Amino acid sequence: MWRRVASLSSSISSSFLAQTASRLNTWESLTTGIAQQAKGVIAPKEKTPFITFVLGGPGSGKGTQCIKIVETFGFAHLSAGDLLRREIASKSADGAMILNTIKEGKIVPSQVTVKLIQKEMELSDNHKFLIDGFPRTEENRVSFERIIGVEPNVVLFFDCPEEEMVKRVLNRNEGRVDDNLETIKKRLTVFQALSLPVINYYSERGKLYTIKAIGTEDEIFEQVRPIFAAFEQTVG
Ligand SMILES: Nc1ncnc2c1ncn2[C@@H]1O[C@H](COP(=O)(O)OP(=O)(O)O)[C@@H](O)[C@H]1O
Ligand SMILES: Nc1ccn([C@H]2C[C@H](O)[C@@H](COP(=O)(O)OP(=O)(O)O)O2)c(=O)n1
Ligand SMILES: [Mg+2]
Repeated sequence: MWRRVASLSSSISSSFLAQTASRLNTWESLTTGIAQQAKGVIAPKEKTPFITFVLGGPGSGKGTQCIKIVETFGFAHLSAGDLLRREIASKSADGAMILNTIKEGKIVPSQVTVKLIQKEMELSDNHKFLIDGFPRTEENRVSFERIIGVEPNVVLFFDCPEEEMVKRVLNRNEGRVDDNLETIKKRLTVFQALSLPVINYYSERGKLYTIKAIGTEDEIFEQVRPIFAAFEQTVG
């Protein structure tokens, strides 16, 4: 039985009106894009967003499988980690805090991450989203629902033994500050304590699809393919 932790009290303090406006803005741009269409910024969106959260420990293969899902089913791949690393590279106001947080194997404050995801969703001309590596905490989950105003349609969980995750991360060779033995150990502790309860939450709501993330990339994708094939007719 997965250990539960007291759900993180949300550190988000923003007025109800501001949040409602944020959600209406996101929903409007996700579904109709009337304002943007008027400005000629993006094409109108007639389709209801289809949101998949892609979860699993560090090195479980989330990013690798997202590439295959994009190639096969035409989703937009939003990697929370990549968005955060882009903030670091841009030397934005939050960049230094994000870098230190990632180096420590900890989780960045949800308001920061959710706003980055929200902006990407609003700018995308796709209605099908893979949100990779998110939510990693109860606070992430609650903040997404509060700010974006929708719940996921599907939650994937790539279930991988810890020793395999460590081996893969140490061989990843992407020059990441968090791909070292000391940090991966901290990240695995965070995953157990804070991320598994979120996975459990979606399991209890019947939205979770658990994939055994051992074997070749193609073997693993053959577990993923039927999940999205089943939705293709309705999602488009
Ligand atoms: N099935 C697999 N078998 C072996 N190595 C894998 C497999 N899937 C991914 N990898 C490799 O493991 C590392 C971590 O994969 P990645 O997709 O980045 O995982 P995550 O996004 O969950 O951290 C990468 O170097 C990737 O090429
Ligand atoms: N929802 C998220 C996602 C990632 N982060 C931070 C903390 C994570 O260890 C790093 C890297 O995330 P990323 O998903 O790229 O990591 P892996 O691909 O699982 O190795 O970013 C976060 O704070 N909140
Ligand atoms: Mg990844």
